Amino acid sequence: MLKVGILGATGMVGQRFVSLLADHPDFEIEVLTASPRSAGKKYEDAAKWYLDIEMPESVKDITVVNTDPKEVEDVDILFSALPSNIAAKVEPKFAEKYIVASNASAMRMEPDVPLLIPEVNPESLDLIEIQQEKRGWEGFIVTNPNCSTIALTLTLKPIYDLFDIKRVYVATMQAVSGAGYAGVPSMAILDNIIPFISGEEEKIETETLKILGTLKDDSIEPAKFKITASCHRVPVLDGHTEAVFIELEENFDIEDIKDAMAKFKGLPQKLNLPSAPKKPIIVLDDEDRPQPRIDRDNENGMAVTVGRLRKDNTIENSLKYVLVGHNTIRGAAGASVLNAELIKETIL
Ligand SMILES: NC(=O)C1=CN([C@@H]2O[C@H](COP(=O)(O)OP(=O)(O)OC[C@H]3O[C@@H](n4cnc5c(N)ncnc54)[C@H](OP(=O)(O)O)[C@@H]3O)[C@@H](O)[C@H]2O)C=CC1
Ligand SMILES: N[C@@H](CC(=O)OP(=O)(O)O)C(=O)O
Repeated sequence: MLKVGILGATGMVGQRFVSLLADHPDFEIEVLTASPRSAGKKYEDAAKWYLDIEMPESVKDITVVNTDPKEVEDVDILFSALPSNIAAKVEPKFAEKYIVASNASAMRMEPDVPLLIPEVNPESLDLIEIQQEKRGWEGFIVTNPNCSTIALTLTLKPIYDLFDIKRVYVATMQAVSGAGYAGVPSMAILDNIIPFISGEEEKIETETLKILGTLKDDSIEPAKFKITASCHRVPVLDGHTEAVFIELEENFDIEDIKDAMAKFKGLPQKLNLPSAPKKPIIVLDDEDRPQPRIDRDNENGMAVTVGRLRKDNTIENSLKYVLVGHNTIRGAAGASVLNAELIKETIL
């Protein structure tokens, strides 16, 4: 068993980490950190529990500490669910000594930091040695992508393996949990759609190309296709939906793409990692699926569900589909846990 801590354990993503790690076969929760508002309290008193599954008994009596390397010791891996501005300051300090598996956006686009989806770009872990050498750290930081980016890129990978992509257009319909508990007021979102999520479009447009890029010397050369995103907040609790439009460089058979998506597997499936979904991409034929309420929990929230996959006969060499991914599991805490499982299996 490896000893782990959760940074920002009282927040929405922190609670997902707690629930995924409490009964994990390889990881044991030792440390929970939060802001000075929560430090010194028992976890059950510090965290206003948001999830619809019970708070695990094993964490209730753990005393929350400040998110400060001086207050953390004797752990192997730290999972970070900190706000990005705090993560930018403290994650590098923790990485001097510890492995940090971060869900925050602060370090994702640093050239020497892996932006990892284990099924898509496990080779990005080669950056760790470069990172440690350059920064003089004993530990290191590995990040998972933005929630919308993870779901999109998982579905692009089997297509990109077969064909040259020319352009991707994506319109997202994102759940309110992505903005945190107090992120969107109920008066703003009920009976409504908000057509703006700060920074989200830029993250999708840059992170996707880094993930599908190529490791050259000591950094990643981004993939070369064009990608443009439009992001929208919708009154759904969990589960981001995305309408994806892809133009390829050549003609294709839609059945080949469907087959490649449905059969897609990566290293986590080969290694049988504890959180790996058996099928990372589930392809449905029903004309009215996927739907967030029905499909977000597929494979314990770790699979992306694709439907309405069809050729787009209005534009040459084009296809379109709709996907649903669980934003706080596959898109956040579950993604970091899978990253750490891969690190344990291949590096430690
Ligand atoms: N990839 C993805 O899809 C998603 C990513 N995220 C990202 O995950 C991170 C966490 O989001 P979320 O859980 O919604 O945020 P919350 O606001 O719910 O939680 C933030 C956590 O950080 C702690 N914290 C806040 N301020 C400080 C501080 N000054 N010093 C130390 N700790 C602090 C809070 O502690 P306290 O309770 O004491 O205030 C809490 O534990 C963010 O970076 C967010 O962008 C979020 C959702 C989805
Ligand atoms: N912006 C995402 C959640 C999020 O916090 O993303 P990121 O991890 O890239 O900051 C959403 O609103 O649904």
